[in-house]
Amino acid sequence: MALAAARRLLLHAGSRLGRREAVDGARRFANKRVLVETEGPAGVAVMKLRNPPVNSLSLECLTEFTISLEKLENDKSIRGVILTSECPGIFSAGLDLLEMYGRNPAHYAEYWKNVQELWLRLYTSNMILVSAINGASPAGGCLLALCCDYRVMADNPKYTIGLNESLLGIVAPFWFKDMYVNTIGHREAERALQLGTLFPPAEALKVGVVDELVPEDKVHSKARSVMAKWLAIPDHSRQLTKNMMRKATADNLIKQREADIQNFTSFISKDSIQKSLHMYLEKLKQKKG
Ligand SMILES: CCCCC/C=C/C(=O)SCCNC(=O)CCNC(=O)[C@H](O)C(C)(C)COP(=O)(O)OP(=O)(O)OC[C@H]1O[C@@H](n2cnc3c(N)ncnc32)[C@H](O)[C@@H]1OP(=O)(O)O
Repeated sequence: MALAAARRLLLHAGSRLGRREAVDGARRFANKRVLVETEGPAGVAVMKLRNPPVNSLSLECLTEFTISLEKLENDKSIRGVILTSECPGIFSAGLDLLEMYGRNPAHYAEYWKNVQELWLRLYTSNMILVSAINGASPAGGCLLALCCDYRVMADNPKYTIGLNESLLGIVAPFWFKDMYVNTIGHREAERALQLGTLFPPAEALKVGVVDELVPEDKVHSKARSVMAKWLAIPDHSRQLTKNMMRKATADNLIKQREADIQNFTSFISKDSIQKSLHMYLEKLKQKKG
């Protein structure tokens, strides 16, 4: 409840709580964890995640992300968004494990509602979304990219992308799965989901998780040139087509949002699942030492 009120405040207060500047026709607004830069004439915004160290999607980050998208949707001069990261070597580490570990059921429910909200907004956006994947992109990070209309990835074998939930002892929800199937087909999705495959760039391209690989320093310029191509299509026909392709998948969640929140909450609250997350977090720590 408190978060919803904060969200309304942020959205409407805009320039008071966020930072807004106008320099040479370029505008920017920034929340703490999301920076948005727009270039007036081109109608394109660049949205940069900046939640160091790994752009994990904490509740605050999700909220700021959703608000930023909502603002862009409401700005009729914006037709396309390039989604990328300001954290070196990381696109997004996905959902924040600390939001799903050691908390109470009310927190899990609130968190999941916000994950759903961001996904629905991204997946059904009327804007053209191009992701410039400039780093690792596991699980929820991959989810963000999959929501986009086109994915450009840095051709750096150190970076991997995929829905790796099963490696954590958790299960990607049906709407993650639906979008994966829509993108790479049933057989590839079935295998990749069970194995929790994190694809290096060349394999990601081969199965269709991403659309194009470019040298790391070309990711942004390529995303811009892809965007220019998509902008050449009339909005109304592109939007109706996108809606036709994605509506059934989005509706599948919309009609069972509450049940999905309850499923998530009871699943993630299980002792066995909390134990798996604990072990995974420990593994991440040990990797350092
Ligand atoms: C029914 C349930 C369904 C739920 C669906 C779930 C979806 C998800 O998205 S679950 C999250 C899945 N994410 C991952 O598996 C990624 C885990 N992280 C990594 O593999 C790596 O951190 C990396 C490749 C993203 C980056 O590696 P590196 O640059 O070497 O950074 P570190 O591993 O040292 O991490 C730094 C710091 O950040 C913490 N951290 C990493 N990922 C997460 C995360 N997703 N949530 C929260 N915190 C994360 C990591 O533990 C380190 O913390 P400190 O040790 O305190 O510095």
